[in-house]
Amino acid sequence: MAGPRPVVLSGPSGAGKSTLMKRLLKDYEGVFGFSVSHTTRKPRPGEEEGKDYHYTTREAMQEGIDNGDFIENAEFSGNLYGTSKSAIEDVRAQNLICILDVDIQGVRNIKKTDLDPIYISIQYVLADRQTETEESLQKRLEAARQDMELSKEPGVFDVVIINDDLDKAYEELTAILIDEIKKVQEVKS
Ligand SMILES: Nc1ncnc2c1ncn2[C@@H]1O[C@H](COP(=O)(O)OP(=O)(O)OP(=O)(O)O)[C@@H](O)[C@H]1O
Ligand SMILES: Nc1nc2c(ncn2[C@@H]2O[C@H](COP(=O)(O)O)[C@@H](O)[C@H]2O)c(=O)[nH]1
Repeated sequence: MAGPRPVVLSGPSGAGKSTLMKRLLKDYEGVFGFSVSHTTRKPRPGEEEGKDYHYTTREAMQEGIDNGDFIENAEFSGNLYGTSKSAIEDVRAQNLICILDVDIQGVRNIKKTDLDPIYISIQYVLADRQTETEESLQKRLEAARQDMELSKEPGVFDVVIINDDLDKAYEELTAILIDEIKKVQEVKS
């Protein structure tokens, strides 16, 4: 595919992926664009349809998956999540670096496509997100344990960033992406 290389951010739930990504989108306006995923989970307070996710039903999403509308999809913590082809095309049509926020299953499935992104794992330090139920939190903790193990496997990620200090993690992230950022800025200047 033509254009700047996309970026896949992965890592356990609550590791800080959205926080780091929102900072990138704000600091480098006109450089990055977010691939808005579909999900069957309910919106959290403050989340917006079309900005954070496309919120949908399991039936509608399954139909889209069956139609081949998604480049990857996964079941996570009792809900479906997926990246539609159009979510990526929308960003790439603007010649922006497409950022995808996906779980480890998404990473594995994207590796089977021709997307060729930079794979970055964000690892943490679990923050207590007040919006999760006890059951959801337990499922997310189990997924996090598996994610941490898989992120250590050689060749899965290009880089693993430990987000124990937000500013330091953000500096590491921008340092990894600076060549791609410059390419987009040069084309636009
Ligand atoms: N380095 C850090 N130190 C302390 N708190 C942090 C740090 N990074 C992020 N946080 C906080 O941790 C919480 C979870 O972060 P965030 O929503 O970015 O995680 P996430 O990886 O995107 O989670 P999910 O994949 O479930 O959407 C937020 O409240 C955020 O403000
Ligand atoms: N495989 C995919 N995983 C996705 C996608 N969008 C988000 N995610 C991952 O789901 C969990 C939970 O997210 P949350 O917003 O409910 O906390 C997290 O690991 C995300 O990275 C997707 O399109 N495909």
